[in-house]
Amino acid sequence: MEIDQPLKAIQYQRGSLLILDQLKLPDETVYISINTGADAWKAIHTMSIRGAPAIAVCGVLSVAVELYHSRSKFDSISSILQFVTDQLNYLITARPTAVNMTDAAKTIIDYLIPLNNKQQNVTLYINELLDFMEQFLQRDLDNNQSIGKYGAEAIRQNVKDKKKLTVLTHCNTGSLATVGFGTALGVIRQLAVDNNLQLTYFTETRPYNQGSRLTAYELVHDRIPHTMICDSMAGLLMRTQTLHAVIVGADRVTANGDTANKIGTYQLAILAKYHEIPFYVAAPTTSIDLTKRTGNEIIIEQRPSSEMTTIKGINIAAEGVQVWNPAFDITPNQLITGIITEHGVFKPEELEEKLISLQRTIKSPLL
Ligand SMILES: CSC[C@@H](O)[C@@H](O)C(=O)COP(=O)(O)O
Repeated sequence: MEIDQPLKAIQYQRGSLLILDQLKLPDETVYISINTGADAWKAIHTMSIRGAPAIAVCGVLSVAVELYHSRSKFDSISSILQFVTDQLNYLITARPTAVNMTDAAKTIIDYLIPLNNKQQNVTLYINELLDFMEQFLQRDLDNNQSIGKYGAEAIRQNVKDKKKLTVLTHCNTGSLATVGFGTALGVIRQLAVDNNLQLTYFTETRPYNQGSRLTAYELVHDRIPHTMICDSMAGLLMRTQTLHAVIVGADRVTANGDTANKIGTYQLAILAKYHEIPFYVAAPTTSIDLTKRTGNEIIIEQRPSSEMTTIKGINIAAEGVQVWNPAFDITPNQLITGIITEHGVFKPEELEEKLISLQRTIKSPLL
């Protein structure tokens, strides 16, 4: 099948950044203008933009836009370095679990520091920096398309004599969570493009309904065959239907392959193990954090109780009820069949070694 006009969560040209307000979807299509790092911080924190890769790209481009509009105020290279470093470090604090913004900040700061010695002209320095930050857009799209190809191939290889596959996914990992195409949903999109997709089941993803609000919107928009389930139906689904794979995204993968992803991922992984269904994590290497050994070191973001007790401002729980609302959980590596990256599909136990060897061989600052 062919997919026409893809959804765009981020629209950028030099000096202008617009993000699709995901809090208004699926009812309204409204783009918000992001002019400063502070605007992006708020949009990320309130989840007008969400999904680990989209958060990072929005954060980086917000700094680019602010830098572009205030370019005449900088009179030294060190003041630019200070501004960019402060903004990036501030943006990291908007949401703690996804690592991609931290990774982006490190990549930019590592690029900036040696540039200081090479480029002394403030205008040229700003231009070089803007060029570099703008590459994050294309890189994310390229990564997702590679993830899609590697992932689709890995899943097909696992299923002998089956042309049409049925899969399950969780949360939203598609065009809305990235610059385009998506990670786990990108793999599913690729299976659809290759005419290998029978059906994708997806969870509504309680409590904040990224499945029913966003994945549903994408799948309907792209005419990808789908059926939505409540999160609590996954067990019965796996027991009674043939599923060839579960594919989810990641907010942070640690050195041992443990994976933080949307709350509910862990229970899907346990169910998949019990029912002998391959369980894949699809994530760009920007979601891999080799500074953390295991998932126990990951900070799990707690979200406001209103995201659980209300829907569109309407109370769905008894007034005064106490709730626990962690946004993510950790899936231990032994439940994961493979981690699909833009460089190939790795077993959790080989991830660290593979990544270190890639870092040695690929010299580009945007690995
Ligand atoms: C490609 S998106 C990967 C993850 O960020 C995704 O699976 C997820 O958990 C999103 O959570 P969210 O809280 O909506 O930002």
